Parts: sequence; structure tokens; C-alpha cells
Amino acid sequence: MTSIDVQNLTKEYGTRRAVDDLTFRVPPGRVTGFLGPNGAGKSTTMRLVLGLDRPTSGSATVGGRAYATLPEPLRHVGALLDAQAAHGSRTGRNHLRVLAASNRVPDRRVDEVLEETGLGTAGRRRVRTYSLGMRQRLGIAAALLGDPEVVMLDEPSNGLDPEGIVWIRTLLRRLADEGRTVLVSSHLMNETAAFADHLVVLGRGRLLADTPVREFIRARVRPTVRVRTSDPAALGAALAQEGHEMAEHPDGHWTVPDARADDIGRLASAAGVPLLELTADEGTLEQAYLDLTAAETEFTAPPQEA
Ligand SMILES: Nc1ncnc2c1ncn2[C@@H]1O[C@H](COP(=O)(O)OP(=O)(O)OP(=O)(O)O)[C@@H](O)[C@H]1O
Repeated sequence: MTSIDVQNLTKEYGTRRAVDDLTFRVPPGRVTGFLGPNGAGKSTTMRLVLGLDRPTSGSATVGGRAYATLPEPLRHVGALLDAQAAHGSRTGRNHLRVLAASNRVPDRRVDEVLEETGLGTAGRRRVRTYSLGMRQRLGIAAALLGDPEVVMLDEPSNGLDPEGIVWIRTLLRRLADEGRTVLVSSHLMNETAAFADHLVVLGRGRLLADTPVREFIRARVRPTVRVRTSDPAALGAALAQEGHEMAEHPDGHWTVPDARADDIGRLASAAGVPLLELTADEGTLEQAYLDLTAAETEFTAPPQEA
């Protein structure tokens, strides 16, 4: 069982604290979404896990060991940090072969990961001819090369078309189901909600939340029921008796805050009010995230300027 463990991790660049006393664990077997506004410290944290930068204090380990001490690290940790990192003059396949050779990864893995990432034929073309989405796929291919237990991807959906986005979602799910540890940063809330089981949320280098996606949303967004009826007055009266309020919207639908669809449906039925639509709105990750980051802006001191 290989976890990523971040323990009291702090990174300062001059007087700017990019990562501030951060502690969290990313366990295997689930997809952990890594969220936070621009500059929150996500990439810095990933760089520290990969030993590409030294922490000012604290530690970041993989399976209890610092990345730098792992023999043939690609076999343990696969990462995509910067999809532009590959040499433009090499073919995708050669780029992967060089990486494979330096980590004693068998050559056959190169063709396997090219196939797996949909680059089978493009592998023989020079990287400079690749689209942003193809570079992204090549970066993911490199991350998977060593069949690692830990996969860390920074904004993997960048540049991918809708089919690519569905593909990455399926890939992340499979990697987690195989028992791997999967940490994925993203700016896209709907996308993160679609692939992540769990969230680690940063704000100004600090941990704001470390919680399952469902709980994250449930704790911050009041569930609402959306209804349409041919008799709003009768429905309003029936709901008011049970302490519910209805709000009207310009397109003719109504919302009932803090309510469950089952209850509203039952009340309407008991009152003999016809319903034309009844939908539960449990809230989105975006709503919950904006609520959290708004609270964070309100309750924390202004950031230190470098
Ligand atoms: N090499 C560096 N030198 C100086 N400051 C840096 C360096 N790397 C990152 N920073 C600063 O650290 C903070 C965190 O940046 P980081 O890139 O980790 O955030 P992020 O959450 O990944 O943001 P984004 O979502 O925009 O990628 C920012 O204020 C950034 O300007």
C-alpha cells in the first residue's frame, strides 16, 4: 500500500509562502482531486513530492520514502506536471524510449502506453507536430510508463477534446480501481466532480478541506427542489403548512430551498396538486467550492506580498 504523505510541509520563495504547514495523506484505491485557486500551491506541492524542489520545512513522502531515495522512481511514481516538457524534435515514441531506458522499464511498455493513450500511430511523429491534447496524452503516457503505484497529474484534462475528457475520466477510475494512488489537480469543477472520490482543497498554501466529494458538497450547499405545477397557489399553500417556502423563477419554475424531492412530491400528492416537474438539486461541486473559497477570503488575513 503506497500513500503520498505530506507532513507539515512548508515552502517559501523569498518572503512568499507558497505552501504553508500543509498536512494530508493521499491513500491508494481512490481518485483524489486537488483543488485550489490559481497560486494556491498545488503545483508546488506536487513538485515537492517529486523532489524537484526542497521544502523549507516538513516532508513529502511516497510510501514512506522521499522521492529522491526511490530506486528507478518511474516504477513507483508516474507524474504529469508540464505537458510541454517533451523535446519537440523527438518522436513521441523516442521520448518514451529514452525515459524507459533510464528507468530500466522494458521497451514493450512504450508501445503499450502509446496504445493506451490513443497515440498508437502518432507515436512515430515528432512531438513538435502534436496538438496540445496530444502532448497531454504523451505526458500521461510517460506517467504510466513504469506501471507505477502512484500517479500524480497536474491538470491532465488541459487541451483534451470531449472524447479525451471522457477517456481520462475512465482512465483515472481504472487506475484507482487497480488499487493505485491517484492525485489529480484541476481547475474544472464539473470535471473534478465527475472523476474524484475525495478532495484536498488548498487556499494560499494552506489546507482548506480534506474530505469526500459528496460530504464536501453536502456540508456547503443546501439541497433545493425544483418544481413546475399548473397550480402554484395550491402548492404554495400545501407547502407552507409544512413550513416550506417557494420562490418563483422567470421561466415559470419554482424552487423550494432546504427540501427533499420525496417530501415535496408526497405533500403535493396529498394536496391533489398536479406536478409537471419535480427535480432534486443536490448542489454542485462548483457551488460548494465557491462557498468555501468565499469564506476563506472573508476570514483570513490578506496574503503576504513578496
Ligand atoms: N519557483 C518559484 N519562485 C517563486 N515563486 C514561486 C515559484 N513557484 C511558485 N511560486 C509561487 O508560489 C505560489 C504557489 O504557486 P503554485 O504554482 O504552486 O500554485 P498552483 O496552485 O499550482 O496554481 P495554478 O492553479 O495557477 O497552477 C504562487 O504565489 C507562485 O507565484
